[in-house]
Amino acid sequence: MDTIFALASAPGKAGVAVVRISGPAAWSAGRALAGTLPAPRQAGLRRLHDHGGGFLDEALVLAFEAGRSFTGEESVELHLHGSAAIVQAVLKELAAESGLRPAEPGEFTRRAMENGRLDLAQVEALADLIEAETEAQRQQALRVFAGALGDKVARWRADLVRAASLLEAVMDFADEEVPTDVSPEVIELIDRVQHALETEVRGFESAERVRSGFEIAIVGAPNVGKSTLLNTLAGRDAAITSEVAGTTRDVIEVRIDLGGLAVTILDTAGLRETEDRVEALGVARARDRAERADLRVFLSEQDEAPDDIAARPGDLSYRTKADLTGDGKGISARTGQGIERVVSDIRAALVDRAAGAGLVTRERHRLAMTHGIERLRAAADVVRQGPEMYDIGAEELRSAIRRLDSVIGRVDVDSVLDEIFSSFCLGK
Ligand SMILES: Nc1nc2c(c(=O)[nH]1)N(C=O)[C@@H](CNc1ccc(C(=O)N[C@@H](CCC(=O)O)C(=O)O)cc1)CN2
Ligand SMILES: Nc1nc2c(ncn2[C@@H]2O[C@H](COP(=O)(O)OP(=O)(O)OP(=O)(O)O)[C@@H](O)[C@H]2O)c(=O)[nH]1
Ligand SMILES: [Mg+2]
Repeated sequence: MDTIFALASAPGKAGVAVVRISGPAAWSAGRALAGTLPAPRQAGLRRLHDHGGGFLDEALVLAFEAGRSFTGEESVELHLHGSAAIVQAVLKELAAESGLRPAEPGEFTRRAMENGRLDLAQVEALADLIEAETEAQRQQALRVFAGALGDKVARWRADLVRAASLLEAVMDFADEEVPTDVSPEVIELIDRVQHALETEVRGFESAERVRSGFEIAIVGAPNVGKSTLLNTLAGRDAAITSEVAGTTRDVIEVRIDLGGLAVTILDTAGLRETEDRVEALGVARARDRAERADLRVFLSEQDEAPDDIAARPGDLSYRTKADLTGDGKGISARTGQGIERVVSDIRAALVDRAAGAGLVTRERHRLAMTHGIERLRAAADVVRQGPEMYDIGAEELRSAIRRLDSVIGRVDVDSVLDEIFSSFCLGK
């Protein structure tokens, strides 16, 4: 087994930079730089030197024993002064140690999983946790990271294993008198797991929205102030605004943290019939994106023709330029009137949808569970047909179990592993 090392903190200037070393040669590499290592899991201040005796940095050093570390391997952490030059010099020294090589992205986490410290769903959640930018994303990722999905899978699995073994017990008695009718209990176990899976799958849309962000389209006639509202919400000049109707042509996307939810606001071209070919393309694009968005915010000034984009339940609409019209209920990007209400209305509309989120945060999980549900339906169907079909029922149950196992990586999932780990940052 190679010993791997990498910068674990973000590259660039920082107060402190952490270099991680993991594998059988970690301690010897640590000693080569620090002279001696502190007692396991206790920080010790050390002067680091290169092979020629040159002074590299004064660092805090941590050593972890094999079996009691993040990766499960013997490891060392060097907490350096966060300068690019120090990090570079230390990494160069480590590369010269025999048995050491730079880690691939996600390789520390991969080793943690291979050593049974994390299941696959936790690995994905760790990736989400590192990506998390909003409070809702943090909480969602943390639930799965803490093992909540793995725990549920274990409970469903236990129910299904029991159902399958009841069927098998009957099959073993095939030539004798069957002791009791197991089918009511088997069906009940299957139903229970099936309903639980269906509930989880239903929460996927919400969880996926929390994870990748909700899309909100600002729509309305030209010149009503769509781009101005976008800029106000974004807190910067993301879109060009002008008194010329038809200023915005493309869809402009700005990602913001809206009260703890990740949101992409779309500013779109003003909707109107137009001879201008380029503007017409923009209007078509605006319609398309507005239809597909999670929420539409309709803006209007006074008496423009109504929008031809259908509003859906929960969509919002406001009168703009209230500073000109004196409309107490309208909004004004110029004076700020009503802008806080827009933010809280959007947030309220989305919080409802985010509330449905469960633990199924990835398409991979959804697919595995959907397939699992299909197998459970099939199993229940054949079990109802009588004991001569129990062997097929048990086989269906085993295949449902395999689907669930794939969520936490208990069965062979090599093909997805490379994809999952390559999306990690270096040092994780
Ligand atoms: N400096 C530092 N901070 C860090 C990490 C790290 O690796 N290094 N982490 C990494 O991402 C996270 C913490 N995660 C960790 C998880 C397990 C163990 C660990 O040593 N586990 C042993 C001992 C447990 C114990 O004594 O309670 C074990 O599970 O056997 C360490 C860090 C966040 N902060
Ligand atoms: N008085 C006042 N003027 C505003 C307000 N919001 C926007 N405007 C002005 O209205 C004009 C049009 O604003 P934009 O934000 O470019 O309008 P738009 O809806 O994006 O227009 P298109 O991109 O052409 O569809 C600009 O001159 C803005 O300065 C407001 O709240 N009050
Ligand atoms: Mg505009």
